[in-house]
Amino acid sequence: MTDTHSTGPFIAAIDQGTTSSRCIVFDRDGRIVSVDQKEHEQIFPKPGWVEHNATEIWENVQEVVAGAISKAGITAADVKAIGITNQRETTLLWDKNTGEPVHNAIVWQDTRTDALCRELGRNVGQDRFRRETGLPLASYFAGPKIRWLLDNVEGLRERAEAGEILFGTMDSWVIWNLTGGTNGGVHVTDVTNASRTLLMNLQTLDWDERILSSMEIPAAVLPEIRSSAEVYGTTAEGVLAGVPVASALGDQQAALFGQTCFSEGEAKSTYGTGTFLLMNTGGKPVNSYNGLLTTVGYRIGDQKPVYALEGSIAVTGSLVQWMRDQMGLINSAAEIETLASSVEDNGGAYFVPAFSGLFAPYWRADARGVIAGLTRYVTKAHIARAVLEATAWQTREIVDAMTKDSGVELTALKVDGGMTSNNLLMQTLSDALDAPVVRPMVAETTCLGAAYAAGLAVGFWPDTEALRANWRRAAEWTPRMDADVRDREYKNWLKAVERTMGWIEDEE
Ligand SMILES: Nc1ncnc2c1ncn2[C@@H]1O[C@H](COP(=O)(O)OP(=O)(O)O)[C@@H](O)[C@H]1O
Ligand SMILES: O=P(O)(O)OC[C@H](O)CO
Repeated sequence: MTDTHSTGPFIAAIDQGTTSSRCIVFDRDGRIVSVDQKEHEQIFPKPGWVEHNATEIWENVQEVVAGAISKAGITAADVKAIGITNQRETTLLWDKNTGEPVHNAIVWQDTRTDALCRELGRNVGQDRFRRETGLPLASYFAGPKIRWLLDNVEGLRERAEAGEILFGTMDSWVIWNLTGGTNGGVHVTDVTNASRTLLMNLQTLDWDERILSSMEIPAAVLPEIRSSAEVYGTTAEGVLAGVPVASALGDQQAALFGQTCFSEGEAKSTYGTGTFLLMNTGGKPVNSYNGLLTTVGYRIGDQKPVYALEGSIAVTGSLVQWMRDQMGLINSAAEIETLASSVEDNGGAYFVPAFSGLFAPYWRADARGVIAGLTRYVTKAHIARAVLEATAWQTREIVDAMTKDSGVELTALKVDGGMTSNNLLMQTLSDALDAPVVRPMVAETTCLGAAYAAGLAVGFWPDTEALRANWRRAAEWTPRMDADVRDREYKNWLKAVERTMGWIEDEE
């Protein structure tokens, strides 16, 4: 049902995420009018491999769009634009003539290209393309995944070189299908998604020919790189036929936008499957010397791009899922708070969830998870506490790196994502950071950011200042921990992190 105060017109946003696709309809005040969501299958063909069926995802996207529009009780005529946001780096190649994927999408968490990345960095190191792209050579990014597909799907390289194959992250896949697919679909991506491929030059905002040639990726497969807020095309069919498709942003950049972090030094952290802390660094890319990523924050139409520093943590909410699904220590994600609250502290245990290596600030593919400090005293409640603390200390490490790289001291952290409903975690986070943690009224900041960008593109909102007025605080946590306890705990955490390194030998 439409919110009784919302009379329209509206903006719709599609969030094609790692575990689900959702569509949210927003009104002019940035309030949620309706939501529809559907999960898709997680495919694990081998340890470390993670895939998605892109056809299933496109079907789900169409379903949730229809669902959200129907729940809002509106029609295409009420929707001024549609915005897209997506799980980043997840890589798909499909046949331009049939619209069929040539392989499952390879998901951002997939580590099959670890050896390839080592090979590409051999003699030069993992920072081989950092100056151009802002990224270390890691299996996380799209470029090595494209190369793996071209090398491993029979006949694919020849078809790609002949111009029959298209590459896209999920934004490109959704936009191409929305705008007609084999019947004139537009093959585009936005600068934020392109900045996660290891193939885009951060200065020119175009594909880097030298890197393409080093990675042996034919330019013919690549989409055109466009801004994050402009009309790419028109929805070809379905309930939103005729509605302009007017934004695309990687989900973490969309959350930065939805949290209205429009000024240099403003930062947000999103707590979902993984955690991603982004700080707006203004009109110039800031090089990281402390293990962060330099990335594009957003670009509105033909305005100058805004850059960001990012700290990416691979495992946070997924550790809570692991406690539930693999360990059976809790029945629901929310139960971790009850269990952890039943004890005063971690009982001396520290849990470093380096399940697929460590992302920022270490970028160590050879690390694996450890629980350090175990004694007979430790109970499952202490472990639950260590699980929550892992998210807090990992964030602290990112914030420290960010302060060193940017020179900006964090005064408060805006948070969002599924894990922020955990009060104990939010308090622990504030304690670990020694800074306030604030959560906005609209927790769906990812979709909101995509809606904002689409709305700006079609003049639904006049400018970013108008969007700032929509941001309202829902909750705030302030530090309560003594400084000496914080220092001791952080030191123990760092000691536990050291013990994860070097577990995987090169030949494995
Ligand atoms: N109360 C909670 N305490 C801790 N973790 C939680 C809680 N509720 C949800 N989560 C975790 O948050 C994640 C879901 O958040 P969400 O923002 O929907 O993630 P994503 O967008 O990555 O799918 C899951 O990994 C889940 O384990
Ligand atoms: O879909 P999410 O929320 O897990 O986000 C995934 C990130 O974009 C990966 O870089």
